[in-house]
Amino acid sequence: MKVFTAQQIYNADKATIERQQISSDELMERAATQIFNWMHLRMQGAPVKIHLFCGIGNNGGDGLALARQLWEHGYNIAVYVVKYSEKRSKDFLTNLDRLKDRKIWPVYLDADSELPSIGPDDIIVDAIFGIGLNRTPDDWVSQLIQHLNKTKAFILSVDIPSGLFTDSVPKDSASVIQSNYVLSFQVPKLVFFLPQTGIYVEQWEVLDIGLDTAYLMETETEYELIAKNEVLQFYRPRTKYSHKGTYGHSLIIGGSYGKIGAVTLASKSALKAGSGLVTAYVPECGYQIVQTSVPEVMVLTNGESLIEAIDFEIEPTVIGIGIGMGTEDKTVKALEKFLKVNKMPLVVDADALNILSKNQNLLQFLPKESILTPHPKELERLVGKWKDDFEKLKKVKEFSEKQNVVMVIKGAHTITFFKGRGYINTTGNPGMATAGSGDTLTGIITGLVAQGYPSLHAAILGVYIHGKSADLSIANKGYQALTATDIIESMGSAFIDLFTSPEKEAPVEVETNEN
Ligand SMILES: NC(=O)C1=CN([C@@H]2O[C@H](COP(=O)(O)OP(=O)(O)OC[C@H]3O[C@@H](n4cnc5c(N)ncnc54)[C@H](OP(=O)(O)O)[C@@H]3O)[C@@H](O)[C@H]2O)[C@@H](O)CC1
Ligand SMILES: [K+]
Repeated sequence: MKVFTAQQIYNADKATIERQQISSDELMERAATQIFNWMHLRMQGAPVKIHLFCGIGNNGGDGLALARQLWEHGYNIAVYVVKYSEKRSKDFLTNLDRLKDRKIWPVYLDADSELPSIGPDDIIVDAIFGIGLNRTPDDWVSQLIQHLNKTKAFILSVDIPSGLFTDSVPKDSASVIQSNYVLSFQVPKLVFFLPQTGIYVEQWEVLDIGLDTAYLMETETEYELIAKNEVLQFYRPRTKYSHKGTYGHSLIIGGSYGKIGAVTLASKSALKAGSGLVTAYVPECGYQIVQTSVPEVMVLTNGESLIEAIDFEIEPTVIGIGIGMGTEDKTVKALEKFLKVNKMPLVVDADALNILSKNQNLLQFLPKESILTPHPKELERLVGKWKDDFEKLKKVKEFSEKQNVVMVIKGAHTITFFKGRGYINTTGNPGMATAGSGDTLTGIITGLVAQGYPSLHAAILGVYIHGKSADLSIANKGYQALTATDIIESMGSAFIDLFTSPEKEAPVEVETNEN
């Protein structure tokens, strides 16, 4: 699913009005009707008090049109107009008149108004600001927002939590609605998925308001949301007359004394992702460990307790490198020498990333379209500090384009970057913030490249399967007890799930963790 910018949404709005020959008021009515249907289906006429807080623009207009529909169906409503500006949008005014025609009199709120009282079991509809927010709300509006956040009432936001910008991080976190549920028109917004802004969105769902399909299909977006339908488009089925050679040979290089487990996890993951053959390249202290714990994996060794040289005679299809490898001088030199001669595609993680960060002259030796999988600290070492999530995205994008590599930015919503586009993952959960989770991902991606997936597809599918495996595991493990081994064990179910259960239209829960 594409993620549009606010400007693109306004353009879609315009294209829809022109091509479908409808008025903007009709489009607003469609939007309000979708929200009404959503609420009515769940509430079935329940006499719960619904407080609708409406701004003076089109987001507020949506709120007023919704209020009218709720009223017409006998719901118990209270309407407030938050007068944060002297301007009024045309469609807001039309809908205000329609309320007055029905003798529904909103309460007008300004800087001098008392804060309305709201019961713990009431519902708040948040239609104060939409995607038109372009500056921090005034103090009194911010106080109103804080007041609403403090109530125990369920907050349903129209389109986007009020106070949340579409393209920047809020300067004042107190002036953003902490939404329980966001009903977003047609497309989700990028800010739902970033650590600093996703925290305002507990759950979200997209409502189809029939925006012009041609515009939506033709318009290129910088970001795309990755769910089952997206990964199925490039999934490569196995063929009957294939053999293990068809599915490539993954070489996993890493490990040091006390950190052989990382290689074990990655090797096993590569195997479970479908790699035909897997070889682990570890220091001698890891020989028996890997051989015993994953009998399917072959082992090559170098050095006693750490890797001192990277030199082998096999011909792998792809190399996953860096996990548990350490950053001792001898290993740094080994990596440097190896990078200067290597031509194989690489999946670079952990200590290999740390070594690259300290020796940025080595970046030039990364084969093009290599995949880098940094966690936030490793990323910071690689691209430098950022002031907020948006600057982080910009830096990653520039880095990925300059080095011609695929960047996998791990987080609650892992984002994969390549050639100027970001692919936002939707699987995974906070249980994944556990030791070895990253090693597992490196193994999965390596195993997919081995099978012939292009780098970008291997990264996107790998991240999806990694998260899906964890999602399937938590049913009987819970968040706390989930381990990397559980993730690996559920990989089979995650692949099967691609084909057994159709993609749900259900809401996607947005969680925040950095693993
Ligand atoms: N295509 C779609 O998806 C459809 C979208 N629809 C709905 O329209 C919504 C967007 O509506 P919108 O453009 O009228 O903007 P909205 O957010 O209501 O703000 C109103 C105005 O407030 C102002 N302003 C900004 N910040 C401010 C501040 N801090 N303090 C004070 N004032 C501030 C600013 O005006 P300014 O003062 O800058 O001139 C702004 O224009 C969208 O979210 C969705 O709900 C549907 O109706 C149908 C189809
Ligand atoms: K809103």
